[in-house]
Amino acid sequence: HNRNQATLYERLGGQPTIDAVVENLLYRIADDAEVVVFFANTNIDLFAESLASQLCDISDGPCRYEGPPMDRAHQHMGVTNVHFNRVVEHLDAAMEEEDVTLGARNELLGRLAPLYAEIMRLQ
Ligand code: HEM
Repeated sequence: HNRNQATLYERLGGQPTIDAVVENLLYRIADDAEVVVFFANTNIDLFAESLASQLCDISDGPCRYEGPPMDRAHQHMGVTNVHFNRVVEHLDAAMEEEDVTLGARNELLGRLAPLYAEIMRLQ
């Protein structure tokens, strides 16, 4: 079979790796005082489930993200580009620690980058 036809979801390692990455990311967020404050009133289990389904969906996996659009999900939080970059850095570090390849990491981050404008829209 042709490796070039593997979906990003497959190259990430499928759902087990995505779930491990989300879990890893949660610990990094919990350890980051500037970011964790945003999650003070968040149900972390629901957030983790929702983010995992979004990462599965956006990487062409067998899931459909059914949560709110990114602008509504983050509205009036006071998120800045600094916070955005921090979360992206944590996500990249989480993927690296879960042994996601550099190519798959960069491709996922590239697919998330356009969400920046949406997340900032209602700040
Ligand atoms: C690439 C960047 C990001 C992605 C892909 C992303 C994705 C998501 C997703 C999928 C949800 C769940 C929505 C739901 O089901 O209700 C969510 C919620 C949330 N995000 Fe983000 N997010 C990003 C950046 C950020 C940043 C930079 C912050 C703040 C530092 C942040 C803070 C939050 C908080 C606090 C919630 C929970 C809101 C609630 O409790 O309802 N996110 N995000």
